[in-house]
Amino acid sequence: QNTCCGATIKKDEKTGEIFIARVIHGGLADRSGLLYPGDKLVEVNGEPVEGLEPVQVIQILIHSQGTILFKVIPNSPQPPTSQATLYMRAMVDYNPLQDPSIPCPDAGMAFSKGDLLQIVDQRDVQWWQARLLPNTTDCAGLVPSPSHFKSKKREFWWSQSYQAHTCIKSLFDGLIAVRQSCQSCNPNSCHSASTSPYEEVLNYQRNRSEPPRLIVLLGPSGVGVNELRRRLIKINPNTFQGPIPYTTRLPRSGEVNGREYHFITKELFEYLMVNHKFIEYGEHKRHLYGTCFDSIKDVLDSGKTCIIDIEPHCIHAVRTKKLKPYIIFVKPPSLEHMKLTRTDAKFIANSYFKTSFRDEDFEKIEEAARIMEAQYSQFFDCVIVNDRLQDTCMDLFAAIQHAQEGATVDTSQLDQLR
Ligand SMILES: Nc1ncnc2c1ncn2[C@@H]1O[C@H](COP(=O)(O)OP(=O)(O)OP(=O)(O)O)[C@@H](O)[C@H]1O
Repeated sequence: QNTCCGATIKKDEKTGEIFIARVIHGGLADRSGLLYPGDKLVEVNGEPVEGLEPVQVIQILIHSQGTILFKVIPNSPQPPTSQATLYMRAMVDYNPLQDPSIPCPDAGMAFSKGDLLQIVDQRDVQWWQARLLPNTTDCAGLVPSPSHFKSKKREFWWSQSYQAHTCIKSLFDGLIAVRQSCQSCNPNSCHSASTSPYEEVLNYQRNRSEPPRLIVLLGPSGVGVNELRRRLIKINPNTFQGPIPYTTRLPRSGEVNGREYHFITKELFEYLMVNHKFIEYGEHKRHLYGTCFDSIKDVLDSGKTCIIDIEPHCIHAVRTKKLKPYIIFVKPPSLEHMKLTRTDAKFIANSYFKTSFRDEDFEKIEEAARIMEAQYSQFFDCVIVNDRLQDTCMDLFAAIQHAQEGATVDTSQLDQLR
């Protein structure tokens, strides 16, 4: 197929006839209202096109000046054009120029993971038409339908040698200890992103009577996620709260059960573990620690905004319809800025000791952030660079307010496309 004036044309190989294959939404042909899929193209500017190749028809068009005259035999009756507009978030990168299966690369639309697409035409089972938000006035482009993606993926899978799953590890041992595992993968929320190229999203405006959305912070170890979470809660304790974690260790003096931690037995902890009650859990100095879904619910039910920080591989566990998480990626500034701003900062190394950052630690943070973004950016609703702490807190506060009050197009998933 080739494009001409916002439509793609194709040749019937048996008869040699040229047909309109599809009309691109918002393109010239669409706006004219005169061309429809299935119309037979007879002449272009007086020249008969039957028997020509589509590229030759395009050549006639390229060399035409002024008004272009098409003679067509309409395909009747016209299929109904009214269909609901869908909004999708891309879970993969796509470049039509690198896709040999696209019928017309010129009409294709490139997109990246995390982009929001307005799907304007799904009549073709293989190729949808979409616009890239927020530019809804732009001409639509062809994008592969989920079923086309799946069939391509199958081909790809057969032709590839096995590759082990890449896993991002916490850079600093201190954190591995308490967050080493996330086996709580909730059966209701286990993601299907690996099989679905898009995820349906809806315009979300929070009703005041609804509980606030869960705010999820994530970033490479050492970037400052804890510091930011702590500051937000300290500055606005009536608005923000963290979930109370569970632990099997004994309370220290001054600690109250249900305030700092829920102190529970190892047996109860293991019972909660096997029943998928934890978002994440792990062991630290031979004690178990974990964050329960129920603790989040308690905070949200009290009307406060619950802020948690998680390891990225636990994203799927919190992406539920109920929690409607707003996921904020905390990104490091440039190496130069990290060195400038972290002169007094300390991080936990080797599980026990707090130590100052060295240049190689900043490099590790930068590298871990790069890997995280490459692997998970499709789930980020917002990216905040943690440069100057004060400014980051303000940016974070503004982002959270925006999330709670309702975004124009909410990028939090509501249900996975299965
Ligand atoms: N923007 C910033 N400017 C200066 N110091 C910062 C900034 N952000 C964080 N810090 C400091 O960096 C250190 C590490 O921060 P923090 O403990 O919050 O990291 P983290 O991302 O939670 O890492 P981990 O998950 O390993 O605990 C702390 O001393 C914190 O005060």
